Amino acid sequence: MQCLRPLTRRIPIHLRPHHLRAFSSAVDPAASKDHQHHATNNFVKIVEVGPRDGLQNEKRTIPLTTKIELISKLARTGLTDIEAGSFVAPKWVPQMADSNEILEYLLKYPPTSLNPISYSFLAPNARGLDNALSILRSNPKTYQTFSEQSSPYEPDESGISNESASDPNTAPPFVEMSVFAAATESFSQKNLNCSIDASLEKFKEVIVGAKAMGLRVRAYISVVLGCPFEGYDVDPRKVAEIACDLMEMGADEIDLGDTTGMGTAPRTAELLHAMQAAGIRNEDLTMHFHDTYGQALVNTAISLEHGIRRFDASVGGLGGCPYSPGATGNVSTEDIVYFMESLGMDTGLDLDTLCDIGDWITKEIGKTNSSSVGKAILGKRQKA
Ligand SMILES: CC(C)(COP(=O)([O-])OP(=O)([O-])OC[C@H]1O[C@@H](n2cnc3c(N)ncnc32)[C@H](O)[C@@H]1OP(=O)([O-])[O-])[C@@H](O)C(=O)NCCC(=O)NCCSC(=O)C[C@@](C)(O)CC(=O)[O-]
Repeated sequence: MQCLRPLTRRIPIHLRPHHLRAFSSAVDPAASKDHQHHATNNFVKIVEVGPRDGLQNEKRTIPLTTKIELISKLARTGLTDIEAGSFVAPKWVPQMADSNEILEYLLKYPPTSLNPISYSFLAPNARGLDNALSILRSNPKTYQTFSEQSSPYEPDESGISNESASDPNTAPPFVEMSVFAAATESFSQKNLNCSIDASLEKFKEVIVGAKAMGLRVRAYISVVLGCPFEGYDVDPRKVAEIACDLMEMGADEIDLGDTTGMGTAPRTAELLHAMQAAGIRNEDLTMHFHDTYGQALVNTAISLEHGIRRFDASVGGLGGCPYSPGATGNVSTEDIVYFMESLGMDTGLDLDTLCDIGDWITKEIGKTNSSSVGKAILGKRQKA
């Protein structure tokens, strides 16, 4: 299949690393947000997806107060990006039916945080986006958009931004929207009730509408390394083709989802090479590994080696996808932070507090804590 067309946002090859930082900040506001704390290339951004991906599949209704408490606790760990909910059809994913109340709460009472936080919400179609936008419109000046992002977030000539100029405790949060395509037709039908092409048409409306409001857009592609219905053989060139489509629609970031955890090291490397060959920059990619087969950290290492610096994770290893039978949670935030620290990488996150949160939320919703690091640190503390 011939799909790999050049992207308009390629990096000129004569640019050197310090130019690249300035370049990526100029085209990607989130990149400059990262530089508020870390201008080094050993910084790894962890996006916490526990409140959405982690909870969406829970059968027992989780009280709104618990969800808000989870987000508020996470906001105090150094995280800059938290996926907070999902504007999807409640009859499909009932657990996310209170996402409107979550967004409204976050705007009216932004949790105390160490950094300005960007809260993201899924929207599968214009209806989902409209629901989110109507809340934003009813609460003007309670959130920042990336297009109006002010100078404190912009790095200076050295690539380091002026941290003292902004007080994160008083800065309104950012809001982002996420769309979620699938790499196989079967998964698209199960998850979105339509073909890949039809889903892309709907996502275009979401992306264009969100960008018109100045919102940043993440674009997931699910089942990139294995589909519960079509097996391991997912074509990486098809993934790259969908990624190009989404970027050309205006998505700011492509989030590659190993929904089933079927990914292996060689196939992760093959996928990333296909993305590179399609002209998609590492800076535009996030990896989203589920740990069903215990390969999430192996695949994370492969991605790091390839140059990826942004990963999704969920505290306590919460999660699973309603349309991926048997899939377990995301790689846990505690495990990935410990792993990064062991490699000398910097996440800016407070591992001890994350362990407490993983312990608390798993008890709260009656689940086993599936973070190995969380359990080890809590056990060690108890012994001491
Ligand atoms: C896409 C649809 C809506 C199509 O669903 P549909 O049934 O084909 O759509 P429809 O347009 O015929 O609408 C059906 C009903 O839903 C309503 N509706 C329609 N849209 C909305 C909306 N936005 N918000 C609220 N309500 C909505 C609509 O009004 C109607 O209501 P009714 O007339 O029956 O009362 C549906 O399939 C859906 O919501 N799917 C959600 C799937 C989902 O959330 N999956 C989990 C997230 S993806 C994931 O977890 C993977 C990821 C991202 O984490 C990465 C990875 O691990 O790979």
